[in-house]
Amino acid sequence: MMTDLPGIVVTGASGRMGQMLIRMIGDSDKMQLTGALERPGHDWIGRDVGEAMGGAAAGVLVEDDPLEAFARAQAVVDFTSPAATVEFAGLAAQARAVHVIGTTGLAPEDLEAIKHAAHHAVIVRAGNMSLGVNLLVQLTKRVAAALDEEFDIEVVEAHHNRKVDAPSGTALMLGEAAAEGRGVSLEDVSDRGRDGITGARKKGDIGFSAIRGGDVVGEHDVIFAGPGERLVLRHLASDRSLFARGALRAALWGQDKTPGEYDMIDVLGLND
Ligand SMILES: NC(=O)c1ccc[n+]([C@@H]2O[C@H](COP(=O)([O-])OP(=O)(O)OC[C@H]3O[C@@H](n4cnc5c(N)ncnc54)[C@H](O)[C@@H]3O)[C@@H](O)[C@H]2O)c1
Ligand SMILES: O=C(O)C1=N[C@H](C(=O)O)CCC1
Repeated sequence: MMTDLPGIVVTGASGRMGQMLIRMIGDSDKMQLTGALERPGHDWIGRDVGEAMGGAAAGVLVEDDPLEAFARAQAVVDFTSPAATVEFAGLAAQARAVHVIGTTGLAPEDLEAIKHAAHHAVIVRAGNMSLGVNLLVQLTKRVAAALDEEFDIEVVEAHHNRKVDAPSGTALMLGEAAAEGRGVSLEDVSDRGRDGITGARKKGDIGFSAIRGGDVVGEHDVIFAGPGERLVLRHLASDRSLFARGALRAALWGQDKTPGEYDMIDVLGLND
């Protein structure tokens, strides 16, 4: 049954995050599910999304036409793939719906397209929607600003064996924060994928390592390794609901904002 509550479309409805979001919206008294999207050809298309998830009917059929679904909604919550997210950014802007982007692995040209779409609508994008990680971003920036290049910075992350991108979106957020704290550009100091005779570590570099295995939800360490001591800032996620909760909070937060690109630091009011 449709009510006056803000309508949310979930893209990637059958995905790990998609299903988590749909369950959480179903339990909420602040929003309603008005659309569930999957990629063309997916075997959930045309089925009730609640039933496809193995539960009670939700009264929303899974569809593959984004524009029609977005036109009926106040927000689009999107955890899919870079190509899909770029397409959705243009269409959500056309529909003037808030676009919450959790998708990671976005290339520089994808980010440009998203920036362009944000001229016309509110976009909230973050490689990690959890409160803890966004606090860790702030802490990382502060610690990096306080310590000089005698401290080598390494970001180490672990995720489940289905993850397709590396470094994780979170690792890149943490690397960006460390670079900002140091007053350098991450592009100039990023050191990824060491293998073979790499030579000694370059002073000032920010290193990234990725572990993939099992069902790890997401773990991140920022290591500051100095002479005689090592400082480790760590976040451990044990449940995807924390990402979904953050994304839905962002969808509501964005309703009265002016067009532009925002992040979870804005949503959570963590700006210093
Ligand atoms: N920002 C965060 O807090 C956060 C948290 C978890 C995951 N993620 C990111 O979200 C993304 C999805 O993660 P996941 O674990 O749910 O992946 P997943 O593979 O389980 O789900 C992705 C879903 O998107 C669907 N999809 C792909 N193209 C589509 C299209 N054109 N239209 C509609 N649906 C489409 C796929 O069919 C799939 O069901 C990844 O990039 C991941 O890194 C971000
Ligand atoms: O499961 C994933 O994929 C996750 N992706 C985000 C990232 O790339 O950092 C957030 C954690 C989970």
